[in-house]
Amino acid sequence: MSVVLSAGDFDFLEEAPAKINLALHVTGLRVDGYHLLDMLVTFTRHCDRLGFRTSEYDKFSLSGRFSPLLAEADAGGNLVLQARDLLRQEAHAAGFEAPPVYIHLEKNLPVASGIGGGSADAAATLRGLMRIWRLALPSDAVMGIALKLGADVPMCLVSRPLIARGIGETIKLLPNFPSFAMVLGNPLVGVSTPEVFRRLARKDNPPLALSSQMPNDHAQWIEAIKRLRNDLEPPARTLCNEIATLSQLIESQGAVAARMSGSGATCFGLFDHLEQAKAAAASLHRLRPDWYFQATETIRGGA
Ligand SMILES: C[C@](O)(CO)[C@H](O)COP(=O)(O)OP(=O)(O)OC[C@H]1O[C@@H](n2ccc(N)nc2=O)[C@H](O)[C@@H]1O
Ligand SMILES: Nc1ncnc2c1ncn2[C@@H]1O[C@H](COP(=O)(O)OP(=O)(O)OP(=O)(O)O)[C@@H](O)[C@H]1O
Repeated sequence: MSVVLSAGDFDFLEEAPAKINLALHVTGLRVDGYHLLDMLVTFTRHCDRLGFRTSEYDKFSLSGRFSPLLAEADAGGNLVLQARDLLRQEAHAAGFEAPPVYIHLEKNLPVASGIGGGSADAAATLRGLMRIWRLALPSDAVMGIALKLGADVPMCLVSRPLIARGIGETIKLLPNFPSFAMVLGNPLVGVSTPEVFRRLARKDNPPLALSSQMPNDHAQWIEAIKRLRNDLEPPARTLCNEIATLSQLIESQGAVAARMSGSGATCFGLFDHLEQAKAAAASLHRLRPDWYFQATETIRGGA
């Protein structure tokens, strides 16, 4: 079913912003095989959107550019429904009702692309259902539910600039973090997150070197970001040749910095102004009409 998401049709709307790993340092390995990370993360205004409405029975529908990729897959595997089912289970255990609900997902973010679209949808589902079900769960309980759904879901629950450590569960907000004009690019080739981690040459790289002298304005943050890394970029490039070309193309449009996000293949470029990012996205689209390019701004830090 194709539904256009409009506010009047739903009780609540939630945005699911893309997660951008401005830097990702792999600093160690946990005993369970998960890698310890040090990440500088922000979120974009360009987002998936979700609508929530009370209903006689549970219902789910999809629209948006990338919805066909998910509609083909088993709907029960969708992170939105996994989040709904897990939250309902926890709500019942805490003595709350969690009645049937209709959820619509407008899927605007590319899938399996390193910008945590599925995690953002799961987090937005938790936020939306807590509103519609009027759930008053302690915030650490909600964070625990989020972490069960995926390493990126706690960060996406916050959706504000932050530093994350551990596997993403230790979060420090950056209230003064600036907004950046940004171009997102993706060659529309999915990259397997576990395979990228498997191909890492070293798992004990230096952490983010930020805490001693935290940058305090836009220009200082750009300089700091340029000095940081994404340790997953070299192994991802061995899996997906297009990442190197994509990164060069974004840089050639005048980006002040360009890097891969997460486990790839999405790369971002930072620009001084939104108009420059929009012009860059338009010319990148002319160069590679078969790839995905999107100009956007990132969300400013807030208390
Ligand atoms: C790379 C990041 O995108 C950075 O934000 C995330 O850490 C990945 O988060 P995610 O996609 O939610 O990943 P998960 O679904 O939790 O993990 C997928 C797989 O990636 C590997 N994995 C993931 C995260 C991590 N810190 N170490 C890992 O080794 C594991 O093999 C895991 O089974
Ligand atoms: N709502 C959803 N949106 C996107 N992917 C979903 C969703 N539900 C389930 N998935 C599945 O989850 C997997 C990861 O999707 P996602 O888009 O979150 O990856 P990602 O951007 O690489 O995430 P990360 O940056 O956390 O590694 C895909 O293989 C996809 O089939």
